[in-house]
Amino acid sequence: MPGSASKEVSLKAIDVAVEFSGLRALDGVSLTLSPGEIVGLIGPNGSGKTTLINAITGQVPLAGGRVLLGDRQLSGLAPRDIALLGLSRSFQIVRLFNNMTVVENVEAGALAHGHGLREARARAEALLDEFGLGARADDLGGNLSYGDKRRVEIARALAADPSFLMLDEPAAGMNEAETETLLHKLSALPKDRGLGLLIIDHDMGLIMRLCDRLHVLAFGRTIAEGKAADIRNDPAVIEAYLGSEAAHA
Ligand SMILES: Nc1ncnc2c1ncn2[C@@H]1O[C@H](COP(=O)(O)OP(=O)(O)OP(=O)(O)O)[C@@H](O)[C@H]1O
Repeated sequence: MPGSASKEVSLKAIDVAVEFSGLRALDGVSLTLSPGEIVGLIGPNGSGKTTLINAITGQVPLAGGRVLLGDRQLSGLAPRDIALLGLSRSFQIVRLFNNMTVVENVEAGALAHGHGLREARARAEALLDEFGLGARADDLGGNLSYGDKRRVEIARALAADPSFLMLDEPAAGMNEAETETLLHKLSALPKDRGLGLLIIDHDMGLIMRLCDRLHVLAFGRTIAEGKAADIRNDPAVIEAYLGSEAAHA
């Protein structure tokens, strides 16, 4: 239903646990995302970042805890119903319809949210212009560069007019200039659209410049949260990253 998303309430993951075959991928993680803010979700590989987005958006079941939108319980709802309540996301591995045009891909986001055809097309075209992709509107999704596919995915997520947008490594595979353009685009979203943005990325330069707050995971648990400047010097965070680099050396 268009306009169902309320832009005043917060999204809260409370004490969330997720298990895969008895293995705890998340253990007691609590995170609040409010409209108008950008929160960075960081941590070494395998620390549970994508799993937390999956848990919030209903893609994986919770083994404990709950997710609330205002006072409405999201845990247990199907991903589609959670999306209809105003939560949009992008995926770490881009999921575009390769045989549909770029504008149709973005339109799909608006149609899925209940907008009529004409309104969906208008939204899609406006978003493509906004993301500098207007000239590619009639190209097939599969023919785009990797960076352009990522931007189309963000535009498609925005076509649903979400209250909360969760982006999983949006800058992965982008060059420096593309990342810089994306940074400016993303930093304007919360103010322009009143949405809360949760962003996972391994590009610490991007994360530090973009985010109001950071939430740091390691081995499925929260090890730090707070302002970027404080997190950067947090001994637990430094150790988690150095430890993971040593493990991958
Ligand atoms: N569907 C699944 N089935 C089994 N194990 C899974 C599944 N999804 C994630 N895991 C495991 O859960 C843990 C957390 O994975 P997750 O992908 O959330 O980490 P991440 O922090 O997003 O990592 P990366 O930075 O590498 O993307 C890892 O040990 C991973 O192997």
